[in-house]
Amino acid sequence: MFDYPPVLLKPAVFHRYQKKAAKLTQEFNACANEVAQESLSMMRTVRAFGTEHKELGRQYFLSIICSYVIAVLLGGMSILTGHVSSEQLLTYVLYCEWLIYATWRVVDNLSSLLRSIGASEKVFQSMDLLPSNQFLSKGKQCLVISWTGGVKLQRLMGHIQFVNVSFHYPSRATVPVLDHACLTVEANEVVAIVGLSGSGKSTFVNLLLRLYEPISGQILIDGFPLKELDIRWLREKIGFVGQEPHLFHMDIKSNVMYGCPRDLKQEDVEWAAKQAYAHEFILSLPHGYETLVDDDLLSGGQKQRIAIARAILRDPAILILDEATSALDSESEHYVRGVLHSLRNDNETKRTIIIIAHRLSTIKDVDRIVVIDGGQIVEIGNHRELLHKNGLYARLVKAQTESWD
Ligand SMILES: Nc1ncnc2c1ncn2[C@@H]1O[C@H](COP(=O)(O)OP(=O)(O)OP(=O)(O)O)[C@@H](O)[C@H]1O
Repeated sequence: MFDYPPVLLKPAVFHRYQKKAAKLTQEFNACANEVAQESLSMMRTVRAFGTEHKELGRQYFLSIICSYVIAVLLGGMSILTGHVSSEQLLTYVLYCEWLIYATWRVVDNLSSLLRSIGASEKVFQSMDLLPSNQFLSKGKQCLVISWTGGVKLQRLMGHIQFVNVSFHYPSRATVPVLDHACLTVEANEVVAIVGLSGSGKSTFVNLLLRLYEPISGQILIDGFPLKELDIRWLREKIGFVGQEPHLFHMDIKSNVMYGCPRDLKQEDVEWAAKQAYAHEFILSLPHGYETLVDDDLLSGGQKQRIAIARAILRDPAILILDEATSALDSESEHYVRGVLHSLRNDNETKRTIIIIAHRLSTIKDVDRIVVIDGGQIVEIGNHRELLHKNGLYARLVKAQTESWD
């Protein structure tokens, strides 16, 4: 803090202001933190659903409107004070529009150009192949090399492998988060990842969504290195419900349809909402599916169920629920267990599911439970096997059961 300036203020007054300043700084920091968390959650949703382009378009539209409003306000004041004529203001606004549009096109084309340069190596490789080789055959899979150079599989089965994966976050290079982690998840298997807070559970998901690259080791999807797959295509095949699902300021229907690449009808949206046990409460809202989502409209559990409906609607080969049940009340948790159960047992909707849950009661019935401690996998097995082993999982279950009693 500042030193006491003897001439300007009395000590008591100075200390009162000093305290106020400290309090204001604290409040500002808390507010900035909240905004940062919210933006992070939104960015994660946008990246996981591959809708960066659409969001950029919306921001572009917003910035044009803002600049019009500012130009008209300032220009109007200048006309009133006689600094400019109305013709000059009109010309200025038209030039501004032209300039913003031209800048946007340049930036947009530049980013496409940079992406193309990055991908050109693989494009040239694929140009060297004979036409029939561009549909490579590996095992029973048929591959297509997309224009960005990434590989698209004909069908994603949902087999996941982490081979000796080590990782630390770029901002904390000295703190290892995953240490030579090895894990295989079979196609259509339901696997839960559990562990103490900060043990590295969400990091597995971040790496699987390719939000970060491993420092060493490899992640394979259906036997193909993750970094060789077309990431946009892959994210379309992965349904993701994050810790704090982000809902956009638009109606419920658009929120459920968000990022879904195929054409959808109202029946499809309702089907997904029913699967996620969200249909009933949506109908009870003032305008049903057309109700606009704002901050106070929905509880944490209701937001989760809309996010689950959004994920199910994409019919993903891999469904990731990151602590999807942590914000749910017991009743909603019961519904989500029902969703998991039906997705798992219905041959039509079977898929690989990875669930990270703090409430261990939710994941009792999954095929396998992976226990992580300090970035290392310390136990793998089903609920009964792990209880019998009497290790970390058994201790976590015991601690939770005691706290529920
Ligand atoms: N973006 C980030 N930058 C730097 N460090 C991070 C970041 N995200 C997580 N960490 C750190 O990495 C470690 C593992 O975090 P992770 O979120 O994977 O744990 P977790 O088991 O999912 O925790 P929780 O159950 O509390 O969500 C923690 O020490 C955490 O502080």
